[in-house]
Amino acid sequence: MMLRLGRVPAVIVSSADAACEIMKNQDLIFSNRPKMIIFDKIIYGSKDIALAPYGEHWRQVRSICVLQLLSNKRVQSFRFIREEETSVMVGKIRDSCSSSSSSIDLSDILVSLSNGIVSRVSLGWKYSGGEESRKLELMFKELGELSGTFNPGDYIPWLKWINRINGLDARVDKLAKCFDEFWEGVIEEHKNQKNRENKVNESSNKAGGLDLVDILLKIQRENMPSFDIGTDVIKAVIFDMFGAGTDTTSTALEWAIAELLRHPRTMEKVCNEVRRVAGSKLEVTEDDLEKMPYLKAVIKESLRLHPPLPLLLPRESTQDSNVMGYDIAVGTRVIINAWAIARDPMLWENPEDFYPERFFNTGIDFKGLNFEFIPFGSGRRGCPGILFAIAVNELALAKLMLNFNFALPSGEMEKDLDMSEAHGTTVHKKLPLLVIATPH
Ligand code: HEM
Repeated sequence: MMLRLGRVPAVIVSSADAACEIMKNQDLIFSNRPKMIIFDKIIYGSKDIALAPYGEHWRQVRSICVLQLLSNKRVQSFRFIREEETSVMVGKIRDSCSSSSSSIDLSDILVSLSNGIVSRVSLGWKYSGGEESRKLELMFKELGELSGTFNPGDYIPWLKWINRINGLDARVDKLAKCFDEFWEGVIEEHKNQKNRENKVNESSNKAGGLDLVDILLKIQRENMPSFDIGTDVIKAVIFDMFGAGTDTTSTALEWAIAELLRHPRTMEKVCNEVRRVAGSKLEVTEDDLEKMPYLKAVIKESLRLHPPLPLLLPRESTQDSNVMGYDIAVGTRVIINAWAIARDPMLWENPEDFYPERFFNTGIDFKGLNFEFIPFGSGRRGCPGILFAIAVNELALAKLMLNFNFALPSGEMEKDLDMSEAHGTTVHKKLPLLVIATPH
């Protein structure tokens, strides 16, 4: 579908074939990102990875993050952090079960889990549970709300003034300042080794090696001629790890558990699989996950119905092109509707049903090669955090299924569970997921 959003020509892509044309066959032409005023102010003029224009800066920062944080080898090396943090999550739920028989807010617990893991690997210690972590969570919450606000200046530049009148500019400036102070504090702590050692010992014990901030500071000190890494770049890249990595991961888990609550037979099947594999050990580790095909299919099926970024991230064409017979002018904004593609009845049988078994014997995966299923996007700008996110989600789901029986708060029927979606770039449940957890 072709549209004009103010002065910006736009194309909405809702078919797998067109997505393949854009993200594979003509990927280079469509690898730019449009400038978005709100994010641009908060992420230092888009000096991060996710919103950086296509080019040398983007290539450099993306490859540093992939190499140091998101490659298969690095993701494996963080295994002990995932195991510790998922155990903390289980402990937290057990404590709330024993202290009260009322429901718990599982959404909140999942946010803490993903924040805890991302902060330990990026910053070397955990921002979780304390005042600092609360502050960071609130800043990202405000950003989520702002990102769901229509900003006329993105589409009609001369209307930018409206944001001064309606208060949007003031909100964005205030938030940008809060984020900047926060990241400044993180960098200062890293420079001050003594402070840092205390903090690492307090809350992260074994994570004493170099974290992402250390690595970025080291690259800055080495002053590589090919890459000028200013402090703004360091802040923008850390921002991305939280902005792109935490909400998406916890949202994916939140939807998976909500679907399981609505489908008790599926919940029973996945619990049986996990408990059978755990056997007398009464524990699961990452080595066990390979023996859990049903759990993996549940995660896929949930990502199919509820991709956390249903419209991926917008792209922009850098030259005139033709896609499936349609002329697309340079500077066109391209929005890929991964949500609609994953529910296309021409591609999926009974697409609205939650049916994990559909992934058995198909080979369809989310790695960006099957364009009917692209929750992580595809091509050059595809998500570099797939391995990281899936490792967290599989282990967390397995531990939840092993340790608890979950039910809806009293009186609520499965079919009544509210599955409405909140506004924002990352689409989580509108209402928090409240559950009764009984230790198994
Ligand atoms: C379930 C969890 C996640 C989902 C569903 C998800 C989804 C996505 C999507 C759809 C994109 C845009 C892809 C495109 O334009 O083709 C993206 C980009 C990105 N993601 Fe993820 N993501 C997840 C987790 C993570 C994690 C854990 C990290 C890092 C810690 C991460 C880092 C990034 C970055 C840096 C980009 C920008 C890539 C670029 O523009 O070059 N993501 N993600």
